[in-house]
Amino acid sequence: MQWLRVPGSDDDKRSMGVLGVITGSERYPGAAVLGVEAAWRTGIGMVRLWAPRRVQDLVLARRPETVCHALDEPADGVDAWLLGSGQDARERDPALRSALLEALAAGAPCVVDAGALDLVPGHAGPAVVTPHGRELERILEQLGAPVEADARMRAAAAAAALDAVVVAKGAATHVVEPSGAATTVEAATHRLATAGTGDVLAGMLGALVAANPDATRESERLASIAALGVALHGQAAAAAAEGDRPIAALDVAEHVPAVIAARLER
Ligand SMILES: NC(=O)C1=CN([C@@H]2O[C@H](COP(=O)(O)OP(=O)(O)OC[C@H]3O[C@@H](n4cnc5c(N)ncnc54)[C@H](OP(=O)(O)O)[C@@H]3O)[C@@H](O)[C@H]2O)[C@@H](O)CC1
Ligand SMILES: Nc1ncnc2c1ncn2[C@@H]1O[C@H](COP(=O)(O)OP(=O)(O)O)[C@@H](O)[C@H]1O
Repeated sequence: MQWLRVPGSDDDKRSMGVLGVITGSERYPGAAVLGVEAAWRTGIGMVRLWAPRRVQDLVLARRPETVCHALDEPADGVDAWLLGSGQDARERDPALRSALLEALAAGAPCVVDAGALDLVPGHAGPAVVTPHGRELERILEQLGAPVEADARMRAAAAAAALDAVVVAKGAATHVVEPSGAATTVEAATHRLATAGTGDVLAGMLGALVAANPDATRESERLASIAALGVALHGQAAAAAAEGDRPIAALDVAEHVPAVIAARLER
């Protein structure tokens, strides 16, 4: 299955992809836990987290295999970045701002969510941005672009202006390239409408991008990776919610490995 890497005898933790993560904050530490958990569950060689101490501690309690750094430690040695989940741009301190800007300017592919969306215009490498409806409106307002009535057209306007793949989230998620080419993924269950599932999606996308960094240089392939991540996320949620049971965001992450295994068997 394209984009789902399976390690072979020549692989090691670095060749399988290293994801750098700058997510979470004192206010929203859980978003970092959700994204890191989802990244590991999607199949990745290594996850490295740059975050305040409290965020590190909570992530390590859930996933001790994560390599943690203080926000002011040098940010390098990664294949891709996951930025912004669990952060609020209005409360961002200078250490966080400079870590995010450094990651965006480094040229590695970036998945940008929530509290880092306002910094996307500074990106140097390939970028996937993951706004929900209100965040997409805010991006267009910040860019001075008209806010179209149709969600897919809004996503296309943002993708063109930002030169990024836009994943416009909702019950139907539109994955749109800067050219305007779009794929729509209908969620496999509406049980996804619960807090933190977007943080899980961002972690999954980060892992898929870090495992396939060369492919991200072409928008069409980057969008294909993003659309796969959205589909897997929906399928994992449907598996977690089997029988229409209520789910929480971590349940989605926990069902990702089985969904990937089923895809690989096809
Ligand atoms: N456990 C954790 O750590 C969690 C951490 N999280 C982190 O919290 C941070 C803020 O997240 P957030 O954007 O959801 O902010 P929140 O203040 O609720 O709304 C701000 C504005 O947006 C709107 N709005 C919201 N959702 C919308 C939608 N789908 N579609 C359309 N509009 C929507 C809403 O409008 P309203 O619906 O209230 O009119 C309001 O005006 C972010 O960093 C995230 O990663 C969360 O992931 C939860 C779990
Ligand atoms: N009614 C719905 N049906 C299906 N999926 C939904 C629905 N509402 C939201 N989602 C999905 O749930 C996730 C919510 O992400 P987001 O709005 O960023 O929430 P959070 O910030 O709490 O993680 C997205 O993947 C979105 O596509």
